[in-house]
Amino acid sequence: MAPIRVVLLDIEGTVCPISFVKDVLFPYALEALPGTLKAKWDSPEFAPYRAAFPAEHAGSQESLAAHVRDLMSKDLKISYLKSLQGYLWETGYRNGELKAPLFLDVAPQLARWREHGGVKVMIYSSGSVPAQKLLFGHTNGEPSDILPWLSDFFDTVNAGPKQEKASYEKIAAKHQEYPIGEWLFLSDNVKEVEAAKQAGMQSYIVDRPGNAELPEEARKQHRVIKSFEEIGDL
Ligand SMILES: CSCCC(=O)C(=O)COP(=O)(O)O
Ligand SMILES: [Mg+2]
Repeated sequence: MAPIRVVLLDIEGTVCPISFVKDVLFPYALEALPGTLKAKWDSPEFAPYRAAFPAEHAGSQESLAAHVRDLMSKDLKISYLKSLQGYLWETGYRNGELKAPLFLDVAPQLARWREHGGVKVMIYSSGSVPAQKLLFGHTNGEPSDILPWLSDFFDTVNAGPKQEKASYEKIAAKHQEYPIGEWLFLSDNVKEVEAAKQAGMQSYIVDRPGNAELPEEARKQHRVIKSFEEIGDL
């Protein structure tokens, strides 16, 4: 195996619990939605979020809100929804109501990889890049803001769908100084891990408390870790 020089991280179910997204972030967004639509509907600031929605759902506040509720009830990872969610969470992160509960091994291991191994850490999540930056800028650790530790951010807009091999090729192509075999992608999602491996990255499944049970087949075919500490120094 080639040495690992870039660690590419998924977020939900990998660095923070799925319950933070489902039970904290989603309810916050749904609560903030009607007031935000009322206050910002015609504002230039809100225009790109509204314009990104399909026309049949963007005609009125009620129809956009109903569409958002429907998509979120199904946890659909559609780019225009993820982008709006980031916008809705911004106030909560900035006023201290939202803090991302990273698993305890995450920040110390990121610090070690960066300081001792010179390994680059990057993010690839279905959450929008602005939402990723809010999350890592407002964690419940010390320091709370670990954004300076992260070298780049990818989402379904700038990289593509997470279950497609081409998205991982595109990410690696942006940083050609690191051959694709020297990347390690960590995710809770088996199909994402398989796509990354097809592209030539190394990739492990991360099995965290609260994640869906892994099929036995996935355990046979992929390395499964419970904590970043299992990877150790790189
Ligand atoms: C960073 S935004 C919060 C998480 C989120 O909305 C999401 O869809 C995370 O999906 P992931 O690809 O990180 O599992
Ligand atoms: Mg995930």
